[in-house]
Amino acid sequence: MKQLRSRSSGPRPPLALAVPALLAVVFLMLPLAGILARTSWGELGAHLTSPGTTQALKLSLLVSAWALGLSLVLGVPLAWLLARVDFPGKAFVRSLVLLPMVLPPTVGGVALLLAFGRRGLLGPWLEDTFGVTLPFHTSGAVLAATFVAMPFLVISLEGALGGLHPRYEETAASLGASPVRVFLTVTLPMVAPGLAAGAALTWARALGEFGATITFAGNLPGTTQTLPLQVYLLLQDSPEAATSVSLLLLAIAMAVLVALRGRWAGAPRSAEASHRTAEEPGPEPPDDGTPAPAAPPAPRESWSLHAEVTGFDQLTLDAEPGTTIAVVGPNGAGKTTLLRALLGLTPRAHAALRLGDTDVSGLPPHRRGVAWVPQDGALFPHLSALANTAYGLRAHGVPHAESRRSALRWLGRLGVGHLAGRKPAQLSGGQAQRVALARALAACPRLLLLDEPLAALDQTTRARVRHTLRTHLDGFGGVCLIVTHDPVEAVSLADRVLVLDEGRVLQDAPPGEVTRHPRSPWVARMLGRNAWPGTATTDGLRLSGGGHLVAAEPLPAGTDALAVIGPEAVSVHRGRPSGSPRNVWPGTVREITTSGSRLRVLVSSTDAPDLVSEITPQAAAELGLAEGVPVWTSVKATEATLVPR
Ligand SMILES: Nc1ncnc2c1ncn2[C@@H]1O[C@H](COP(=O)(O)OP(=O)(O)OP(=O)(O)O)[C@@H](O)[C@H]1O
Repeated sequence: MKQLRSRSSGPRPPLALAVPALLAVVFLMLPLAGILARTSWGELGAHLTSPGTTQALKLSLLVSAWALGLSLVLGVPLAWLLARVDFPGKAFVRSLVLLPMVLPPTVGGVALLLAFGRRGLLGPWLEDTFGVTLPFHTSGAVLAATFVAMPFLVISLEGALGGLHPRYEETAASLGASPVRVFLTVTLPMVAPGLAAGAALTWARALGEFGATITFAGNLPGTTQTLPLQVYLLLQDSPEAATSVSLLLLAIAMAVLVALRGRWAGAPRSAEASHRTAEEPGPEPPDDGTPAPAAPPAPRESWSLHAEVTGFDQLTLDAEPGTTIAVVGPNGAGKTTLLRALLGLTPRAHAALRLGDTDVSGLPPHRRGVAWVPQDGALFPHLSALANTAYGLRAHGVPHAESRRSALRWLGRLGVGHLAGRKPAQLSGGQAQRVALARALAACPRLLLLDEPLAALDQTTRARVRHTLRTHLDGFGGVCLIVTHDPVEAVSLADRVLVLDEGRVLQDAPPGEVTRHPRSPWVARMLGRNAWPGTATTDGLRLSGGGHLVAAEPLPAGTDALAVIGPEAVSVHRGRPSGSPRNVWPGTVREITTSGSRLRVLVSSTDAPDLVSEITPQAAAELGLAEGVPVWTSVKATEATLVPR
């Protein structure tokens, strides 16, 4: 009721639009009303069960079923090609697919005659080689129906494939599935609603086909006379019977459209999974990081990494087995491009890649042994957590039962064994991440790529999953690359932090080193530190934005450098401090935010760049700090570290 009220109380449509729209509805309704009004209901049964009509109905069902079958066999691969592959002449092929939809069907029939008729391009050859004569034969009616109906399948499926994010297919490939297996086990099930809609429309169109059939295949009772052709004949001899058969066709078409609207029209099911929230619908085990007691140890093999990347990203990366590298950098730095290059999935960068002793550079993605966990996990929504986890093993030829046992063990290790039977849509963000990780690890990769694995999770879940991740990465024998924007993630998970900017390596060092000596203002700020660029002087730094900083350990004068100041080293005062600090600036509090149990106070000044100070809430209260309050900031010379750039 509430919804009804709110709908009716919406803005009134302007008359200039409402009137023609109403006329359009009436225009579409009237012919249908005509059929309903003129149907002789008393004779309907007799008309529809007359021998001619039942024969035509059987033929129609046969022809439309064959047309649907042919459309599926030819149209599904064509739709996939149009949606997934860039090839020259694609626009032309797409127009070709659409052509039968806009071409007058009789013209289509003429065209078919000129191609497959007795004197057509292929007709004589078909007749000589296979003894097949298509015109005036049921197979001709099938051909005509396929010609006009297949576009509905191709267009509908191409649309569904376009709405399916390629990361599902790419993830399946990274788990070792060949392109055909990916198509059959991931692509097709995920676009099933679009495929079903396309198939239903195709079938309905084939059932109603008239013009091309009569032109190409003729109107032979029992051979090519389908229901629409029979309506045409009946119209001359028995208009009432024609109306009854028309009603039958109308009812079938309407039934298909009503069914489509309710069940199949709309986005592919993937959307469901990608909009998963961090809510916890099911119980969580108390300690996610604890391996299940019964789980046998993971197979321990080890693979080092050597990669030389060229293209947008230009870097060389070497890592010992078991190393976890956090890949950080500003937006557009090339982090995702690096991962995709290692997977062999982008033309924007190429990776010469050696994993252990094997050079995998020339191998397709599914044979590289590089597993990828995209940001949202990209669990296949039509498979249970268990089947998702077993996916890579099955792709590697492990028998069904064994792969499920192994998958169950991995889910147990990741603390989500009790959720094995659930579909991804029934998992929380944290649970899904763990299943995605279990799936990647179960495939025994030699290189593991995690793309912002914790980004979609709330703070509490994030801490728990980070702990789980740390535990399981410790047992992983390959190299793991984690793209992250989160400094805590970078510092707590990684053995090394790789800082990228514009596709180049800005810094590649252990987390402690990057924290102490960040090489760019971006990294320093990401790690929560103040970073001021400038040029070294004999006693400190001439700041790029104006002002001067005194540092206890200056660099050679003229060096392009970065001053790094921890926020805890910045003191805030209400009056000008008189003690030892060499660096003192007046300023105004611009923003106060919380950071754990402390407060971060952002102070802007005309004499120095913005400065963040971290103080206790008690100190802030004693100083009476609030936004807009004038203050003084000070930094000891010993607390300012100068880092060459
Ligand atoms: N398909 C593409 N075609 C053209 N340019 C692209 C394409 N994908 C990415 N780029 C560009 O390549 C550069 C690196 O992109 P990439 O996605 O690797 O950055 P990123 O570090 O992962 O960024 P973010 O943190 O925003 O995800 C950017 O300049 C981006 O605009």
